[in-house]
Amino acid sequence: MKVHICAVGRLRAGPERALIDDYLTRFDKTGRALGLGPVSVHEVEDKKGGGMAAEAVLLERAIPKGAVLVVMDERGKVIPSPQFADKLGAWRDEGRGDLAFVIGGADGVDPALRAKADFKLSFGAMVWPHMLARVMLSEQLYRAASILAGSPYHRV
Ligand SMILES: C[S@@+](CC[C@H](N)C(=O)[O-])C[C@H]1O[C@@H](n2cnc3c(N)ncnc32)[C@H](O)[C@@H]1O
Repeated sequence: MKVHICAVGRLRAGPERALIDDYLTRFDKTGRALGLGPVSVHEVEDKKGGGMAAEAVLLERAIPKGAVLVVMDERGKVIPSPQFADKLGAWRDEGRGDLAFVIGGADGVDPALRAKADFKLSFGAMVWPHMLARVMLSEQLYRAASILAGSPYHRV
């Protein structure tokens, strides 16, 4: 199952970018034997200041047809990492070819796009900057693959 991170904003070289690249490379390596990945990042930017609605149009273009859609949202569901791993495994086993995570910009994700989500995932009630949400999601993807692979990265 291919994994897509569809995110508003372009991330320049820097510590967040380095962390994301590292975790996603590790996810790809660990996920290969599990039928997970590769992961690709689709960055969208609306330069005309059209806000959430314009960003949603660009995000929808980046989401493959038929993909499981997970919207990252502080109002979504908080789940433990092993449960997140189980969800990845279950979506893979359903035979869905693509899994897309959406991360919004400063105003969040347009409600119409949010309403289409198969699942809304939260990292807690606090709002994080979008680039940190990207780092955290990348790490959780690697952690989930490690859990499914039975590797000792995740310890409770
Ligand atoms: C700066 S936040 C935007 C928050 C905005 N107040 C809103 O109404 O959604 C940018 C993006 O980061 C992600 N994000 C931020 N905090 C999050 C959290 N606690 N859990 C999940 N995703 C989060 C969401 O995708 C959000 O759209």
